[in-house]
Amino acid sequence: MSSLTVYHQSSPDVPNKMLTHLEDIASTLGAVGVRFERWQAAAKIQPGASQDEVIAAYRPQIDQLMREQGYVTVDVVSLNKDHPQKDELRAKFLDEHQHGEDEVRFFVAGRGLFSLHIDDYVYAVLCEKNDLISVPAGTRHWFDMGEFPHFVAIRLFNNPEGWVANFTGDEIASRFPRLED
Ligand SMILES: CSCCC(=O)/C(O)=C/O
Ligand SMILES: [Fe+2]
Ligand code: NI
Repeated sequence: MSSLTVYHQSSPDVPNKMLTHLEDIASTLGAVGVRFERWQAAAKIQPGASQDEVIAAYRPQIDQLMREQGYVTVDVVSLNKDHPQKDELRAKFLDEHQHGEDEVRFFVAGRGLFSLHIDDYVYAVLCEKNDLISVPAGTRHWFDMGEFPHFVAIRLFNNPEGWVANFTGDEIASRFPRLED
């Protein structure tokens, strides 16, 4: 079940609120400029599936997002627990960073935990299959796929160079809960 847990940045052990209803999650995130929607990921895709297979299965949804929002490139992160570089890939996203463009992710299988550091709060968003999240450019955040990753996310970019992360150097992420396996 997708969820949103909100913490004050100084209290990683004591959440201020935890939400599981889509409308509550979407409105709380919407109030801080983050788009969160439930789409239909109807095609059966297994974590570990190839990029070409995922893009072909979700071409209509990808085209809709590209048309509506002007995204120019797309790629896929598709991982399962047997991936030989799973630890390195997990580590790549675990520290707080920002991007110069919106972070748009459509989960078509499995799950992952985005933590967004906005003003004095941390919004921990457990994204699952069917969830579309768009985090505005410049938002401080990190992402945990867990020790045993199991997800497929389609990533859309408005920068032709694709994914560029600027790490903030803040160790805040190490104080907050990680994805529970
Ligand atoms: C959910 S896709 C992999 C994570 C990612 O692309 C990112 O930028 C995390 O912050
Ligand atoms: Fe990111
Ligand atoms: Ni699964």
